[in-house]
Amino acid sequence: MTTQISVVSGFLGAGKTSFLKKIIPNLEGKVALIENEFGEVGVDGDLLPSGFPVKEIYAGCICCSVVRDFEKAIKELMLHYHPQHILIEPSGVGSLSDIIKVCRGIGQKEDLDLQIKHLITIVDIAAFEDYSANFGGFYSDQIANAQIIFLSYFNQMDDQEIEKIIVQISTINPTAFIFKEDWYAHDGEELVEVLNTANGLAIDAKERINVMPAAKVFDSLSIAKPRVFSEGELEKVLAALSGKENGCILRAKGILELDTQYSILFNFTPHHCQWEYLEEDKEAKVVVIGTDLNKEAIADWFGK
Ligand SMILES: Nc1nc2c(ncn2[C@@H]2O[C@H](COP(=O)(O)OP(=O)(O)OP(=O)(O)O)[C@@H](O)[C@H]2O)c(=O)[nH]1
Repeated sequence: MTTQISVVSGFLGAGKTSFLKKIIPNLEGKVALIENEFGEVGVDGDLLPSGFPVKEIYAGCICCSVVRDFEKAIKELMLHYHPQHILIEPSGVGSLSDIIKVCRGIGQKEDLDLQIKHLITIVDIAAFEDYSANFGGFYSDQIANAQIIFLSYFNQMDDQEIEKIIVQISTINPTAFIFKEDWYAHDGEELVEVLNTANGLAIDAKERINVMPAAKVFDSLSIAKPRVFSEGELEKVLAALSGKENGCILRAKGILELDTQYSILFNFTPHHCQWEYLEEDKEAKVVVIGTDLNKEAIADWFGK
């Protein structure tokens, strides 16, 4: 049996995990997932449905600094679990062109029966102008190498703005299928149907556009045991994340315990910030990614 590899890429906070949570229960056959976090702790793994193997790879990108761990994870899953699908969520600053090359390379090197099925990129359209101007290489690489592109925060933009961004995305990648609807409002079964209609699109790893390794541009810090927050303190710390005095925070996410004893999940990017109660208690932890971070000051916001 050939194992089908699907990669769900996208810049920091674009909606990769949300997309996976929708499609995974609707895939036929055995599924395994490889989760890659640029930071030293993983939050996404705790939020995914259970019942299938998840390999979490931290502290770097599977396309470069932790490529060996990535190869080992694919090999172990294929040899010991024999999944029909391996889904891969690269870190938000990973290079899709390099991931395609690594997947092909491991198939040949280890003589594994694998095939790339879907290369998906999720684009937060509310952040498109900002990220293409400031992180063009990383951003364009993910768009240029996708077969299928889904647009996040679709319902927050007007039709004209959406059309303008679609034109720009098509300039970067003229052959990708762009799903011009609010995928976030669709259920998983419908999204899997969309993926199936896009079967057979060309896979063509372009040369990596950005030459800088992510570790030279982006910084991260992880807080393993953050303090307990009141709701007011939580609102304050989330507001502080968008300030620029301690560097540029591009992504922060975490699980925190409130003084009401409930666990919450927060998600921050410079364009969106929200928090929600979790149905069950989870281990509190925080990860922050950005550029020129004053790690001590940021750790103090969350520390004891
Ligand atoms: N309203 C709305 N929220 C979205 C959309 N896409 C993502 N989100 C929210 O954005 C936040 C981040 O989404 P994730 O799925 O964690 O993003 P990610 O790409 O996995 O994030 P990283 O792995 O940290 O880079 C979550 O709170 C999502 O619910 C969208 O299209 N509409």
